[in-house]
Amino acid sequence: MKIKVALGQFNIQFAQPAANRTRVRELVAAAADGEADVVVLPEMWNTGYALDKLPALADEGGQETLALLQELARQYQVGIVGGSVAVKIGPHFVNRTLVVDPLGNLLGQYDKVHLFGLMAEDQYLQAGNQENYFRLAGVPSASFICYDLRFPEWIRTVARHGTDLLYFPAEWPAVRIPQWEILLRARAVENQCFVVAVNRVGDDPDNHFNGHSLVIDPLGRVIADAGERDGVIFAEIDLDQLGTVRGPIPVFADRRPELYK
Ligand SMILES: O=C(O)CCC(=O)C(=O)O
Repeated sequence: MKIKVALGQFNIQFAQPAANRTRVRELVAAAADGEADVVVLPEMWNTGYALDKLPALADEGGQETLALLQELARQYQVGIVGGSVAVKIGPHFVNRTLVVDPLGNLLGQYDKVHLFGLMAEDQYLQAGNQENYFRLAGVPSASFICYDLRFPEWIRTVARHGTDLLYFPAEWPAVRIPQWEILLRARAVENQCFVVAVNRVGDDPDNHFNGHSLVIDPLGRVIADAGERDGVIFAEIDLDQLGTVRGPIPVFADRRPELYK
């Protein structure tokens, strides 16, 4: 089985949710034009890292984002891994992913589990504590957010349920992009999964972002690299490759969890 993914890498406008929603509409339309099965967006795409402005800007309950993603999914008949957005829940804020299928059903929701102190998330956001496992375009999948990538034990905890595809929306600054690629390739190899990771381009007041959204196969090979482009790039994922990778080296069956403390 093959699926086509569209990576919506773009320059998130700082503290301008309306402008970013308009851009997301364009990206999903472009993804549908290219006949993608799934479109993936970057992290915190509604507000960027305008964390001190979240009381005014965050999406109350995630309702506006969910309505937009559902509308676009139905209009274009495409699944959407909705990157993540800043969401207000009562007195708190979370960095939340919403996943919808082409009928607009909400398949999954994920609040970033590992908060990134270097970008002050720990001062403004509440961490999630639940995994996001879902089946989209017929593929058992899971999603994480950005800094979660540095915690292989968390990724494994989710992947051992039987995932074929791992999604990583991110705002990963250019200065650490060499580590981004290494970590993503490692997560693909060790979990014998495809990886789709979507970063942003452009600048915010504190960081420069140079994209390099990636699609990686279960052998750790880069299938697609968005470079520094602002827009949608496409990649085809051939899920039949999983059998040939997992058959000879059954890492999940060979685990010794009784030793892992
Ligand atoms: O781990 C990193 O180097 C980047 C993480 C990050 O930018 C984030 O989680 O928002």
